Amino acid sequence: MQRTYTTIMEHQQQQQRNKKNIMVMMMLRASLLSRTMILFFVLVLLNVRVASSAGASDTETLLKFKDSLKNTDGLTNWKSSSMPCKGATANWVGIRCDGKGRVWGLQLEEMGLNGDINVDILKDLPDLRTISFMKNNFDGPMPDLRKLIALKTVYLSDNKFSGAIPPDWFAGMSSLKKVHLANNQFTGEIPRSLTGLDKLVELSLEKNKFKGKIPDFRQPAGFTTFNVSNNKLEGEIPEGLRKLDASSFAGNEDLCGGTLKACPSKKPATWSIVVVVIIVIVTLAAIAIAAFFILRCRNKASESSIEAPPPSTETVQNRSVRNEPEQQASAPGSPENSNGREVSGKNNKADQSLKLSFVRDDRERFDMQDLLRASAEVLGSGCFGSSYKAALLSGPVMVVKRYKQMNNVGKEEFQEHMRRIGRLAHPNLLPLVAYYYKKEEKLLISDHVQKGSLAVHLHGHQTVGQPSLDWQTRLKIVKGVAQGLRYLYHELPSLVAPHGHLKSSNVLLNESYEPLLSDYGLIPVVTQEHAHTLMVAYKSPEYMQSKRITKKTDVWSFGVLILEILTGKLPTNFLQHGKGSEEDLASWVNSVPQDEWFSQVFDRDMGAGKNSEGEMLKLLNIGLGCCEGEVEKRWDLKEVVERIEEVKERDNIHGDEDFLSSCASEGDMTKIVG
Ligand SMILES: Nc1ncnc2c1ncn2[C@@H]1O[C@H](COP(=O)(O)OP(=O)(O)OP(=O)(O)O)[C@@H](O)[C@H]1O
Repeated sequence: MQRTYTTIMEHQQQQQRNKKNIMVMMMLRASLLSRTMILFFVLVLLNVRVASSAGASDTETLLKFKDSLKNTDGLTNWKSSSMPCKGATANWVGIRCDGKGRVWGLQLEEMGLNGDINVDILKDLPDLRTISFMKNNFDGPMPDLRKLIALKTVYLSDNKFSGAIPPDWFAGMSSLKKVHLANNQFTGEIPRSLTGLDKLVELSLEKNKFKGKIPDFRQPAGFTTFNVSNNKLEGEIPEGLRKLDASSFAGNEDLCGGTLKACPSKKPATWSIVVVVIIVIVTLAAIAIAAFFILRCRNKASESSIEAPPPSTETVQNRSVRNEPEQQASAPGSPENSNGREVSGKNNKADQSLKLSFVRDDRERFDMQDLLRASAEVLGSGCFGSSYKAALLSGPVMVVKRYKQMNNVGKEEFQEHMRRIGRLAHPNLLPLVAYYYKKEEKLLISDHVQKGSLAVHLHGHQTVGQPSLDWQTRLKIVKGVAQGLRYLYHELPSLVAPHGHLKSSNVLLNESYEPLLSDYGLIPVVTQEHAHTLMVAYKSPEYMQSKRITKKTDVWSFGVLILEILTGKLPTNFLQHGKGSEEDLASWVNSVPQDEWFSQVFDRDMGAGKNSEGEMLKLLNIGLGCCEGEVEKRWDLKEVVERIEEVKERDNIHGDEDFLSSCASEGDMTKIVG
């Protein structure tokens, strides 16, 4: 019995244990299930996060891109409150989306857009494969799309892009299938890097100003579209394109071969060789005579702008005391004449039709008649033409500068560009006040700046016995130029070289020696054929070597300017000695052993003391850094400005230790004046 009871007890206990086990098992299963569910939800949440953060980054990138554009009224639904894509469907106008909700295409056509196609922003759209900005108002040079290496199609036709496209602008873009740049104002040669794109099947370059020969295209699959009609191309159609229809090449007078007219025979007859030799001899003689006269004129011009600077207030006053006549200039905009007043009398009627266009509202208006009535004085002749100082009878003293080579764009575009320049306002920029448009020449009118140009102060003032600029003033000038450039880069982002013509005669000094930049932002309007002989940007190493102008071209000019300011030497003197580009001022500095820089390189007239040596060295090294010949290694403007800001103005506390004055003799003061 006892045993049975025990067994029943044991049985009950066993049953209880079993129950417990079942419960534990159930609890374990439940916890496993809930953990799986939690894991599932976490994964779902993570997925949602990943997807939305991808969308958010495209949103931010596109909004940033929108900010870099102008006239964006058509993009009103680009807002931070929505995402550009919902799956494959686009929420925003002009966006193409792939199935994963990412942006793969921008199709912003016929929206009146202009401003900057900022490739650095677009490269943050990793899935971007196609861009179209057709039929807008974009101007300036062709953007550098190489940072969007995966692009398959590029449509930029029907805009106002201009300038030469550097030969390597498409290098490495091996996915490109379609390139449409028609109906713009591109100049220069068709970029050779296009020939290396094996997948290219559509190339549309018609209605531009491309010149030179057509490169040798040999795309393996051939072209479905190839159009270079209505350009200025010349020479024989290359072999790979000879079978294409004549319409692909129409409107290029000097093209021949293929389906066009046959090219002239290459073997000239003996008599024609004789004729050519005679023509060459006659032409060379004519060039030699012309060069002789040009050199003479140049010497005279440089004498007037540098060696004999415009008279200071003092010299003008002296003259009037002695009753000597001031130099009178022909009235701008009218035929050359030695007396401005005479002109105004003769052309009175005609002049009334000469209208000045004012680009700012805050300026007192005057007209051409007022300019003609003013007594004018020639300030000097530059690369573009002459500049005149005109003191208006009503008080203001203006400067009128004539530009002869400014026909890169038509009238409307020119006016638009002038208005754009007129909107700029910065303490280190000489404001444009008004302009006058005529097809053959343009006049740009600005205020006269009291102390004239930095060039005159650096290289000319000793001739009239005026003191030279001291170190503090030179540093202040460099800092002011840096600020002016920074502003230009910010306000004119679509210009590849926002200044483009930075040199010491285009830095003017006001009464407190604050620098004002002049002649800026003109690259888009200067006639391209002449730009390389006229503007500083086109003399940069990158232009000399590969016909490129980049955002760092102004940095190079700034470097030359800094070296000019610190050495007091004329960069063109190095050019005149036949050493090549202006970069040679930097080569010269580098050629002097560093322990001789203070005796050989720095301008002794700066009169700085030992206290400033470190800072002067810092600035000299910044100048040398800006003159780095290889664009990729050269600093960008932002970096240069930051470095310049770090250079401190130190007072000459220890006058006795003045390293410059202690070793400077009178003979050492002789300046290099070219
Ligand atoms: N607004 C101004 N106020 C005072 N001086 C000026 C003004 N504009 C020009 N100058 C000075 O007049 C002279 C002639 O200037 P201009 O701009 O015609 O030629 P440039 O600067 O020597 O060459 P470029 O034509 O290449 O710019 C220069 O010494 C220049 O600094």
